[in-house]
Order: sequence, then structure tokens, then C-alpha cells
Amino acid sequence: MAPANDTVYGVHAVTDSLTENLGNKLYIQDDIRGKNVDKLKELASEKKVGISFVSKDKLKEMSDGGVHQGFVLKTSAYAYKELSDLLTITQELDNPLLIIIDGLTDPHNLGSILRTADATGVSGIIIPKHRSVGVTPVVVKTSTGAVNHMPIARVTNLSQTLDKLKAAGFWIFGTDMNGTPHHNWQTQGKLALIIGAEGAGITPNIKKQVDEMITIPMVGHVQSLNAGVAAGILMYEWARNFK
Ligand SMILES: C[S@@+](CC[C@H](N)C(=O)[O-])C[C@H]1O[C@@H](n2cnc3c(N)ncnc32)[C@H](O)[C@@H]1O
Repeated sequence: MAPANDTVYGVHAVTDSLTENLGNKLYIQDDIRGKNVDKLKELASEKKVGISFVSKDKLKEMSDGGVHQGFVLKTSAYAYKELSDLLTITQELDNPLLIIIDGLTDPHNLGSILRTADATGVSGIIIPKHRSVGVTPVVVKTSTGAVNHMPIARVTNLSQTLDKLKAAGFWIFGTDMNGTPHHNWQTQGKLALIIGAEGAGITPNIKKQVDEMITIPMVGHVQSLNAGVAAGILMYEWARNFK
């Protein structure tokens, strides 16, 4: 089941959907210029959404005759789960692992995390609505189908989500370069593991809420691992205790 494509059009709707990381492809009327074009081109590029320039008639057809103002966006209509669904799924499990994504923007990294999550028996993924990639066609493709088997919840407030997970008995683990070596990670119980953004890592206020930081020791010259690779190593570290 690939995410169905929906269409939104008009400057405001397109801006909102792009900002919410729901855009798949932006279509711009080929003969218009101005600050809206510049703004939406910049936003699409920031969100890694492709752009095509098409005729006014083509846009009219795509928007079903609606007032498109020169902009049509194809969006992902992936059916996200609620946090409560993930809590229900994990309720009866002794040692579930949830992966929490804090600000990843590269769809290849999210797709790769979904693929390994499925392979290792992770119970679900939590991604923030803002400042993070959602389930786009690239994510679907990179996950090689895992997206269809992995419950993914999108949450508005990651900090409140961590509070709810703690109240449900989860231990919250963060990941960076200054924590407990991953081979000493105590993986019994209900676990949630946070993976940080490609550039900045885990946001400081989220770090304050974790029970413990976990590190994959490194001996070479680079500062950190790719987020998808780090997540993969840690999911296998967790899985080897239970599978
Ligand atoms: C490219 S790293 C971000 C590096 C960032 N400058 C920092 O200081 O955290 C992206 C994410 O991958 C994970 N990661 C990368 N290398 C890691 C390592 N050696 N140990 C644990 N997690 C790691 C963390 O979740 C990190 O937030």
C-alpha cells in the first residue's frame, strides 16, 4: 500500500502542507513570477520536494477547476497511527522497543530505519509533525515495503509524548556521542529510543527528558555515524537480547 496522492492548491494551502512535511511534488505555473514563487521554491527545496513548471491549463486540470493561484501540491495521504495505538500495541509486550525520530529530514534515513525496524521486530515509530520528514514516496521506496508493516505515529509535541510514554512505563533512551556504550545498554523492559537529526542531533530540551544516553563507540576520524546506520546498530543491539 503506497501512500495515496492528494492534491492541495492555492498559496496558503500549499505553504501549509509543505511546512507540515506533507508535500510530494510542487507544480508551479510556468509563466508567473514574484515573491510567492520564490518563497515556495525555497520552501520546497528545503523540504526536498521536487518542482515542475507546467501550464495554467494543466494546473486547472490538476486542481479540478479550483483557484490554484499558480500552485498545486501533490501530498502524501499516508494513514498515520495515533500515539494511543502504539501504547495499545505495546501494552501486553514485555520488552517492546519504540523508535522516536527527533528531526530527521532525509527520507532515505527514515526509510532505512523503517526497514531495519521491521527486520528487528520493533513495535512502532514516532515522528514529530514539525521539522521532520514524514512518509513520502521516497521513504516508502527506501523502506522496501516495511512502511506497510510498521505502525507510525505522528505527534505534535515530542516532549509531551515522552511524558505519556514514561507514564505508560517506558524507559526513554537518547543517542549521542557521550553516553553509555551500547554494549552496556540495559534493554529489558519497555523501551523508547530517540534518534536525532542529521546535523544537530537530539534537541536539547528533549535530551533533558531522557533516562540515559547511549553511544556507539567510534575509533576513527569522523564525528558521528549516519543516523540510519546508528539506529540500525542499536536496533540489533536491542534485538539480540530477545530474538
Ligand atoms: C549525524 S548524527 C548527529 C550528530 C550531532 N552532531 C550530535 O552531536 O549528536 C545523527 C544521529 O545519529 C545517531 N548517532 C550517530 N552516531 C552515533 C553514535 N556514535 N552513537 C550513538 N548515536 C549516534 C544519533 O541519534 C544522532 O543524533
